[in-house]
Amino acid sequence: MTTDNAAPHGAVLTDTPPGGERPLVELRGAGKSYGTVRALHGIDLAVHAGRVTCVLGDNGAGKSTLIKIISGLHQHTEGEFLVDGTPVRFTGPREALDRGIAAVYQDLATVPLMPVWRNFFLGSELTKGPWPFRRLDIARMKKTADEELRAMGIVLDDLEQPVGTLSGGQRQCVAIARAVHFGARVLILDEPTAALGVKQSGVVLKYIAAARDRGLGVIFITHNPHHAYMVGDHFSVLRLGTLELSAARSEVSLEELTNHMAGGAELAALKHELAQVRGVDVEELPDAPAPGSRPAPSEGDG
Ligand SMILES: Nc1ncnc2c1ncn2[C@@H]1O[C@H](COP(=O)(O)OP(=O)(O)OP(=O)(O)O)[C@@H](O)[C@H]1O
Repeated sequence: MTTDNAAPHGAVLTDTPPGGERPLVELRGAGKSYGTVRALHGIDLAVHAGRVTCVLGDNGAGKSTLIKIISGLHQHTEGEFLVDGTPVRFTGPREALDRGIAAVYQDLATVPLMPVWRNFFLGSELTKGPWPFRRLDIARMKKTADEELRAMGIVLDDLEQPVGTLSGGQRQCVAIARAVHFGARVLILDEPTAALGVKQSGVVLKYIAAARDRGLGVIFITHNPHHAYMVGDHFSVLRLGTLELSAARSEVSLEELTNHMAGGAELAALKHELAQVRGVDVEELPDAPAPGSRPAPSEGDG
């Protein structure tokens, strides 16, 4: 693999998709409750081909719930979820995959002792020969894996090496190339840089940009505003299950994005603490008064 750590964002970005094109995936006022727990509420999100939509948020903000809805693991309980402009309600990840929506999770489903090429085709092996003599088409799998990885700019020295010997960043890149090969149009990346050092994160960000440049709509889930800003076209910050910020790149600076994240984390932690002390649900707490606003008059005020 190249360890070239060049800036991942080579292309000049524009904020509005060309020709007002229809989003691949869209949420309109979508939400999800688990019993009485309202994990997500009133979310608007649009994912366009050839663009990276970053979803940021602290622990418990609702990021996992959001990607579970889009990847077909859970169903939304409010609002609308549309794919190619049509409302959908997936009953499982297979249905999402059939519509070209693929999720790459942090704990990648790979077999560490198997070679890279074998992992690339895991569960979708190529075979050859007539039944009952059908057997694995090893040569074609190796060649295809090599071509797909190269097309994404990923150069590994040896596809025979066990996937367990690759770095975390390299494994993420192989998973991205695999999803692209198997027809993903929308790629959901769940905190792909969370466990990585600076250099490996740079490599993964570079391949996120490569997936975008191949025309995929990428949903990049992250805690890290710096990583988001390196590749993002749009930023959605979640806080306690609601959309705290939704802004195109031209509308928000890295500093503002970082402040949103930092402020959000602090406020969320305080609210959780307060809710615990009072023994109430976080949503039952009143919003904090705006800075400089007058306190509400108490009884007896004259
Ligand atoms: N299966 C579930 N049953 C009940 N509550 C849930 C369930 N899954 C999530 N929640 C609640 O929904 C809220 C949002 O959780 P979610 O996991 O989506 O957040 P997150 O942003 O992904 O957090 P993290 O970064 O910690 O994974 C939390 O309050 C969580 O406790």
